[in-house]
Amino acid sequence: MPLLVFTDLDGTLLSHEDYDWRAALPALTRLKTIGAGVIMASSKTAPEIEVLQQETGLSDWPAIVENGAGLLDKRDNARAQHDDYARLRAELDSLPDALRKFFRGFGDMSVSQIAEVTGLAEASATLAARRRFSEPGTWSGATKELETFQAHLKARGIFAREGGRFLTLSFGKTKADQMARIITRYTPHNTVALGDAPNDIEMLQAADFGIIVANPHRTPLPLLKGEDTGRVLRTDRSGPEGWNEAMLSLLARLHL
Ligand SMILES: O=C(O)[C@@H](COP(=O)(O)O)O[C@H]1O[C@H](CO)[C@@H](O)[C@H](O)[C@H]1O
Repeated sequence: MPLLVFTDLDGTLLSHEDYDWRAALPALTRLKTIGAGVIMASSKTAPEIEVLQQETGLSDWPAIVENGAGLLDKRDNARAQHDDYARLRAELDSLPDALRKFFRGFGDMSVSQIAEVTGLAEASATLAARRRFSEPGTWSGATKELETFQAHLKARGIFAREGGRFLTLSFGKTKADQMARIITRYTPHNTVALGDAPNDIEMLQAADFGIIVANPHRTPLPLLKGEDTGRVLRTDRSGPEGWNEAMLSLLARLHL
């Protein structure tokens, strides 16, 4: 295995506006030709990612789901993974109302409301609602209250991570934790990670090469370790256009 690519989805491989990935097709095709693997790593659910894997022809690979709290892996019995969602929701509901009221999770919304806040079609929103390990949502309070909310969550073993659009709560694992397990299995010669949001930072730092995909809809990521040496790069263009350009030029640089 020459190369294993770990990629975030929303705002990275998928356009922030319309969730389209087709601008990345030339680079995806090239990766297939050289025998490289592409692992999707997102806060999306396994049923959502399965659909995207089929569309992009990446169904043979495992995927990191629900922000690293779960793994989609045909070789593994996914049912063996312990579901945390009911416990997560119960802990959330045990918070003081003065804080709880500011967080509106997918579990507090109907499918139509999820479609409305995400811009997904209803069928896709139904799959986004099928959660097993994590709860994304919106925060409508001030930053100071958010810090108190996070401290209360932390005392319950829950971490809040910011993705392309939402704040996602889960019991701790990151995308990079699952990435390490997958690397051990495939022993690639090189690894690349691509992402646009804070929940991608560990992955961008753990890979041999990190690509920060520009996302004009959110605050840019802080300067990461390795940006000064060229190990971590930033794209000019956003979403799949940036993905495609940066991946093709990295492959040329690696003579692949
Ligand atoms: O957390 C988020 O901002 C997004 C995207 O997460 P990633 O950037 O792909 O890790 O994920 C949530 O919203 C998506 C729709 O915008 C849903 O498809 C996901 O299920 C949900 O976790």
